[in-house]
Amino acid sequence: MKTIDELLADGVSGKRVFVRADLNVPLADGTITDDGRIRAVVPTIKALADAGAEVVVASHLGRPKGAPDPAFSLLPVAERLAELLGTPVAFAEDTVGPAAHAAVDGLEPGQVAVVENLRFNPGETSKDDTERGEFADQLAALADVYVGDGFGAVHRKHASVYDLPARLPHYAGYLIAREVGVLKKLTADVKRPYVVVLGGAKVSDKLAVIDQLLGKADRLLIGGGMAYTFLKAQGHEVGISLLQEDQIPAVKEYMERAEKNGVELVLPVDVLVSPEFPDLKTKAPSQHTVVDADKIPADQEGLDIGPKTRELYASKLGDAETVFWNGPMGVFEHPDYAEGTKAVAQALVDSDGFTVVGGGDSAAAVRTLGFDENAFGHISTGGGASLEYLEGKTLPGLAALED
Ligand SMILES: Nc1ncnc2c1ncn2[C@@H]1O[C@H](COP(=O)(O)OP(=O)(O)OP(=O)(O)O)[C@@H](O)[C@H]1O
Ligand SMILES: O=C(O)[C@H](O)COP(=O)(O)O
Repeated sequence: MKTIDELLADGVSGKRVFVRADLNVPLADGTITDDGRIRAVVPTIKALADAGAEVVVASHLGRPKGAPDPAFSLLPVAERLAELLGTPVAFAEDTVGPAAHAAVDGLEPGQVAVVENLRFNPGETSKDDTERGEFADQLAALADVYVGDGFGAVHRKHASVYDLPARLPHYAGYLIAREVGVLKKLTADVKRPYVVVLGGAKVSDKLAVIDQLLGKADRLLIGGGMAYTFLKAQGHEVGISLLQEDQIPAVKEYMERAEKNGVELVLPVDVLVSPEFPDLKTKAPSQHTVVDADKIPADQEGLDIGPKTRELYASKLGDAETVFWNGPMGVFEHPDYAEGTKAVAQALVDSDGFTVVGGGDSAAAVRTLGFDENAFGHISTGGGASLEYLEGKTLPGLAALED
């Protein structure tokens, strides 16, 4: 994999460089609540701009359905990037086509433009190679060189991640190089006990990862939206909690295999439940109760792990030599449901082992809940991406950067 240092050594002055970043940041009402993923790619953008490149930055944001949706515009991200760079950043109201060309054609060496959300175009995420390829051709027309630095999206076989680098000379940016360098340590000689904590809301994506982790980790702690499919597979009522019904047979098999392989699979023993999802905008107090995990009322939703589980998980993390954590334990964006995530973060801070936190929201949670980033071994910008890397999978966005 060629890195950006080689590109800089060859000279980029006057060249137009397409940087595929992962600027998928959490937003509340159009305001960025955590800019970690933007800050993470600044060194790459700055190095290119300082060397005289015309820098075109592209990313997805959220999961719009292949058409423009103002709720997912990258404009606030472009504005924040300009603040972080301390220079103006042009913004193209389209990802490709005349508006994008007008913005990038107006760039002088050392200047930066952000193009609109890649996922406003159906070609970006299409499963059809031809449709993706056609969109990649349009993206390729915007630049001379490609720099991949969107680590959080390298597990996606999307046009800007996988097809575009095949069409341009391509290099890995600083963030990808750093992420891969750290995560490699968790695939080779990992120090044991190796504990993996999984939570969050992207349940269908991440359940599959457990299959592989059962052969690698010594202990798996399950929380967040992920937990309810396990509780249901054990035959418990989960009310209106997040549930991946079609995965129940797979989850049953994971539980059997964990027992056979001597992997400790730990589930919540109590949870916080509420009849309705809390208001994340006003953060108004939300009616909730603590119930045992096998007594979730049929009309209520599990939104955080309970106090007994917080203690249990902290004790299961106490002797860990290596910890990987992806996915908040509850709806941490609301103060009533942040305690589980705080408890796990605190256990990692207290740990003497090597601790890695991965994921857009997980990293944001640690920062917004007031933890010091330096108290963790590594905070990865990738959630799904780092999990799939740890599985040992070939990731499309990394494979595409190889020669
Ligand atoms: N019990 C729950 N019910 C519903 N949502 C939950 C629950 N627990 C956590 N969440 C939500 O999960 C979201 C984060 O999940 P997600 O899987 O996206 O993690 P992540 O760290 O961002 O990883 P990635 O980078 O792969 O997206 C948060 O917005 C949080 O509110
Ligand atoms: O947040 C993430 O994990 C990445 O930005 C990828 O987003 P996605 O899961 O919507 O593809």
